[in-house]
Amino acid sequence: MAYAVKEMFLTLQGEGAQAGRAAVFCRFAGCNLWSGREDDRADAQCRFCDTDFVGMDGEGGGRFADAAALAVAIAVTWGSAASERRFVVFTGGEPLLQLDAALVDAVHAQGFEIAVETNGTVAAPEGIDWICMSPKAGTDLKLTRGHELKLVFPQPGLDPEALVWLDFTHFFLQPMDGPDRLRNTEAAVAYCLSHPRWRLSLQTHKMIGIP
Ligand SMILES: C[S@@+](CC[C@H](N)C(=O)[O-])C[C@H]1O[C@@H](n2cnc3c(N)ncnc32)[C@H](O)[C@@H]1O
Ligand SMILES: Nc1nc2[nH]cc(C(=O)O)c2c(=O)[nH]1
Ligand code: SF4
Ligand SMILES: [Mg+2]
Repeated sequence: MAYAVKEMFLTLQGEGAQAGRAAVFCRFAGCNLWSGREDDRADAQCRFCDTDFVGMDGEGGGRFADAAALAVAIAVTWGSAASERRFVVFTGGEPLLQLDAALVDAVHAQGFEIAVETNGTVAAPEGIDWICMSPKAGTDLKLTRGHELKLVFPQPGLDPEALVWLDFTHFFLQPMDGPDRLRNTEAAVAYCLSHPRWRLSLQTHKMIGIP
């Protein structure tokens, strides 16, 4: 199968339990909860997205003919300086629309640990090493287990307590970025103080100006 990639770059994971860790970010094009067009945002199932995932025109983006070709490009993006702790984060858009068993195997064969950032509405192939699910209000979850659940907060219609039955190791609240980011951050702090199962996830890459 071919893969449509918006962009690919080496950076530090900015969010959640793996924050601060070097990773290749492979951002797939396309999402099932929003077209990515601003004209459609108000009617989309997910309306607060902070990401451009349309097309294949970003740094390191393009169409990759098969899993081996994309896995090699990920290894080249990681570079030769460090062979240890190779780590790739598949994101998007919605990565589980494209990430399949063939790509999981090809990227493992290049020596990478694999993480995914998903909205949870699409089933995952076997073998992903780290699943970060970020549920969206009003959607049906296909994933009920993983490593971290990272809820963008607050989301009208999605109470964090409705999610704590899910089988995840870590539970994070990430303040919704946008015009109300400061107020949302205060609300997330207050929620974590009164509900200690939940930890605060900040988008640290935005603070320090890295991708
Ligand atoms: C752009 S999404 C791509 C992966 C997947 N579609 C998802 O939603 O999890 C990557 C992460 O950014 C989060 N995110 C998107 N827009 C955000 C915003 N305005 N503020 C804070 N986090 C946001 C998502 O919830 C998700 O955890
Ligand atoms: N540095 C950095 N960390 C991230 N963690 C999740 C991201 C995403 O857009 O999926 C992201 C991102 O875009 N950049
Ligand atoms: S599900 Fe993820 S990629 Fe899709 S619109 Fe929402 S935040 Fe953006
Ligand atoms: Mg991002």
